[in-house]
Amino acid sequence: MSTEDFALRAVDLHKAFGSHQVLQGVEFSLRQGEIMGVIGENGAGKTTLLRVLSGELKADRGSVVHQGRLGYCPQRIVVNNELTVEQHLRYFQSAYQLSSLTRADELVERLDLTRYLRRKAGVLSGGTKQKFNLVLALMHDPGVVLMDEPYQGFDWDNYLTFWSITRELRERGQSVLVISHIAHDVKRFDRLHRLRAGKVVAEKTTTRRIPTGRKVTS
Ligand SMILES: Nc1ncnc2c1ncn2[C@@H]1O[C@H](COP(=O)(O)OP(=O)(O)OP(=O)(O)O)[C@@H](O)[C@H]1O
Repeated sequence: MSTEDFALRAVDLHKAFGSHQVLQGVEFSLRQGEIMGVIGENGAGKTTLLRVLSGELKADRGSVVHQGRLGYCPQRIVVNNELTVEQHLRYFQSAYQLSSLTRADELVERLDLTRYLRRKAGVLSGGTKQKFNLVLALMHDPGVVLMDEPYQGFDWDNYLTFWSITRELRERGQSVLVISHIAHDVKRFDRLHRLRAGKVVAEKTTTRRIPTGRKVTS
């Protein structure tokens, strides 16, 4: 695979907490414009993997290479409970150095968050907070999006909206990595991998045709 073919590549990632070896040689590539799932049992190390991929946590060994900006949707949203949704958007606009909030506004509308703009983040329900988390991860149009259990707490309509937005990201050439403890709707992923015994292994082969007519297989 040439460097143009992948959006993110993990090479020989190792991470331990004390004597507990969590990642033990994780290797995989996320391709341009694909939706990849990584599943694994509770405690398998999925969140640790995502934290390492995002740069939040330093690996003991190995490297992560990615092209373009990263978007990171952590399992637990990090917000200031005293600031409103709107204030957070302005804060992130400045952090991401965005000239406008056009994409954020679009996502707020799609996820039906407009009525919460003036509410403090601390009073949002779990599902609403999760939707807000998604907006914060996507508002700067990242090339690679890392999501940790992104649809946890979503009702059915929001779950469908989540997948519709994710498919659109793929159409725009953005790459998405979703981690989850269970594989909901495996057909929605282009490829599915499992984190087991500290390594990422292919779980299931799926095939799809991408717009160029090129066939992508695992
Ligand atoms: N900061 C930390 N310090 C010590 N141990 C940790 C730390 N973070 C994670 N661990 C341990 O590493 C292992 C993997 O945890 P991790 O949260 O990555 O698993 P997970 O697959 O995301 O689990 P779940 O599906 O339950 O969310 C667990 O045994 C956990 O207790």
